[in-house]
Amino acid sequence: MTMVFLNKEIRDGDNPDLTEERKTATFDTNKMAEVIYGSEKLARRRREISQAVSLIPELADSKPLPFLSRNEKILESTRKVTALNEHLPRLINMNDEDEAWHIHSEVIGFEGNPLALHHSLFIPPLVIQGSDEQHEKWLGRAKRREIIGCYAQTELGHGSNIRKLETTATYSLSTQEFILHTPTINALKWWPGALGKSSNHAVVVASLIIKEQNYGPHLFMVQIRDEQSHEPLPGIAVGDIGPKMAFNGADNGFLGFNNFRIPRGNLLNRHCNVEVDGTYVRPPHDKMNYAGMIRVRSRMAAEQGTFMAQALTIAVRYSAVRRQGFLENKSQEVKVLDYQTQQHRLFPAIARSYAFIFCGFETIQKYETLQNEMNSGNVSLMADLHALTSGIKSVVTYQTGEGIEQARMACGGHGYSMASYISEIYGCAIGGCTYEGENMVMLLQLARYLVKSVELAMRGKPGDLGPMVAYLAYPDIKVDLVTGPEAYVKMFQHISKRQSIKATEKFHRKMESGVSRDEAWNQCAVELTRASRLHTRLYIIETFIRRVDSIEDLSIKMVLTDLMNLHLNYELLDVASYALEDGFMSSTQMGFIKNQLYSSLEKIRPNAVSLVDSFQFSDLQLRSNLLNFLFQVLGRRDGHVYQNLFEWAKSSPLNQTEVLPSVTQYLKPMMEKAKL
Ligand SMILES: CCCCCCCC/C=C\CCCCCCCCCCCCCC(=O)SCCNC(=O)CCNC(=O)[C@H](O)C(C)(C)COP(=O)(O)OP(=O)(O)OC[C@H]1O[C@@H](n2cnc3c(N)ncnc32)[C@H](O)[C@@H]1OP(=O)(O)O
Ligand SMILES: Cc1cc2nc3c(=O)[nH]c(=O)nc-3n(C[C@H](O)[C@H](O)[C@H](O)COP(=O)(O)OP(=O)(O)OC[C@H]3O[C@@H](n4cnc5c(N)ncnc54)[C@H](O)[C@@H]3O)c2cc1C
Repeated sequence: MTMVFLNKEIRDGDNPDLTEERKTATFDTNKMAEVIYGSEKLARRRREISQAVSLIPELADSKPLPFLSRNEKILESTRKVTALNEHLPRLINMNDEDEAWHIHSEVIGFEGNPLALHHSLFIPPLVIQGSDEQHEKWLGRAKRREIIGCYAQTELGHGSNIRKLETTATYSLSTQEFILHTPTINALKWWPGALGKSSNHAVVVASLIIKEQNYGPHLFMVQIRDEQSHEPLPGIAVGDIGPKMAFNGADNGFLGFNNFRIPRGNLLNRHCNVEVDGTYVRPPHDKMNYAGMIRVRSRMAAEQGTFMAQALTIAVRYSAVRRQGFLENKSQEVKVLDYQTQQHRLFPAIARSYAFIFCGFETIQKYETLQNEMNSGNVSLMADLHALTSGIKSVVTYQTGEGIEQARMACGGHGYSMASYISEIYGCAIGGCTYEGENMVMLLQLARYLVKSVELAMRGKPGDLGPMVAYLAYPDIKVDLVTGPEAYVKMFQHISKRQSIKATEKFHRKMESGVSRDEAWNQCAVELTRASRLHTRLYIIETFIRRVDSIEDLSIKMVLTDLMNLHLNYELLDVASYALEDGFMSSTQMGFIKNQLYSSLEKIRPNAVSLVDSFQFSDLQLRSNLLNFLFQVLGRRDGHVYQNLFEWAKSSPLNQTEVLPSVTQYLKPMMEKAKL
């Protein structure tokens, strides 16, 4: 029987400890889901899609994934994604990217699949950089999945510094073709997802050479495998790069060209071109060819916030059913979620998940505005969004890694088991610190922007500062934190501004002392990355406040205000030394922040389970129902952890036989020998 209490689903048969948690919530989880996912429609569609998927057996895992070999994982992810392909048009609106992401996450999980990059990195650059004619030629085929593609930019020797990519595309005037070539081993493309064994096309990034002049990285559509036999085309060497920390259901690959020819029309030429006679037509922005990377980075805050939310759903539910130790009542052990240390481990991370998702929606919208502007030839927004997304991708990936690792440790020993599945989520999320621009490199990109902005402010031109950095010119007026969120923002602005100015001044002093610009930059790099992190954290705080301000439902607004206050106090405490250093914050204020933080933990405690329930991850999505061969045991919605952990252990392939060959071949002879 199911009883609906404030629209929170209370089910008979669930672990009573979890049921009790769901009853204490002060808000409606369906309403919260609408806030998280931005609309009633999307939140509802997600539930409908999850429900529909759960009724199609072939979309479920056929075996517990952690027990599979790499080949089996790739076979399984490919089976599921192709089975899904058959059902997609019936289950989702094919033009709705959010629905598509949701259903793929339900069916595929975290381990990657041969079509993930097709949709996130092959089709988008084709859309952004391809002309109408090129869309006509490839886009429909790609969308129908007649061809499978990937994005091949990184090389064995270069990833961060794309200006130094060694793969060349030399224009041949006589044949009007580009000749793709890999001059050295270092120039092999290395890492692209789905390249190794699955793709038959790639968007390849290569240095464009015309009449011996290098025009830098450009994007080319390249067919790499025969469409019938799937064999590599002559002149192409391609394969898998081996097992990785995660994403082992995907085939990240290498790719080399031996003077491989493609037609002139394969340069993606919406914004730039090479004419028949070799004349180069410049794009409207120098870095136009990097626009696809801004797109991916703009989506990372929401994506990473979701990864962290998944790990936290597991850890918080488990913490509500795990009883160990005593507080006042010595007749019953307490839920570990009642320990302040456990709350301090998990609740700030819940707040960050919400913050990242809210911030993510804003950056996705900003990217959409940029894309529309770019289509009409206006590239003026590119620099700002490049700087912003460079910082956001770096901060959220790092903090998501921290949050997921805390979630794992919060589950004690069982967190270390693959039965928690948290290590797989961690491996998947933490890749984000590296892919789409290594974090330090991207923080230094934002730092360039901050230094230029500080220089403008110093030159007395605050009017030239964009809205994102206007605070760099604000006067320092002390604030009273008791007055609320705005005061926290002002305190953070002071901290961020001061660090940006300090780093810029240090950089200037180095140069004045005769050190070259590049060397001076390097000698200030740690301080510069600190400035970038602070600026980004301030931005995330501001988006959180904006989102909470916009909410009308009172019960939702109240609990989100608690979460936001926790976030404000946690973030400020974390960077307080910057403000204590110059006396902008007093030790009394520091004490106030700590007390506010502890009181926020107490306020959130009764809503903790419902705050993670509100993400509405299905058991399928979290891989947490052993009956369907799913296996993540700790975060099951029904909370029945222990009996399912035992089932999990019993299902281990090692337990399918009592005596293993390792014993008969090695241990037994050793023991026998010892007896002699
Ligand atoms: C039916 C639909 C189905 C949908 C199916 C969905 C499937 C979903 C399935 C499952 C869900 C599971 C979820 C799984 C999610 C995880 C997926 C994993 C995906 C992994 C993808 C990874 C992809 C990659 O990594 S691709 C490679 C990325 N590489 C990089 O990012 C390289 C980083 N380097 C650079 O970007 C550049 O080198 C640089 C920016 C660091 C430097 O470039 P440069 O040298 O050319 O420039 P300068 O430093 O000299 O700067 C000069 C100047 O330019 C400005 N600049 C630089 N970049 C930009 C820019 N992009 N835009 C604007 N301006 C830019 C810079 O600021 C400088 O300006 P100044 O004014 O200061 O001069
Ligand atoms: C899971 C995963 C999926 C990927 N998928 C794809 C894909 O689909 N397509 C694709 O093309 N690529 C892909 N990549 C590659 C990825 O984009 C690169 O690995 C990434 O851009 C980092 O570049 P790198 O490996 O050259 O690191 P490096 O630049 O060699 O970094 C090594 C160290 O050097 C430091 N460093 C480098 N330059 C600087 C600098 N200027 N200043 C200060 N420090 C510096 C870095 O901070 C880092 O600590 C993927 C990578 C991963 C992990």
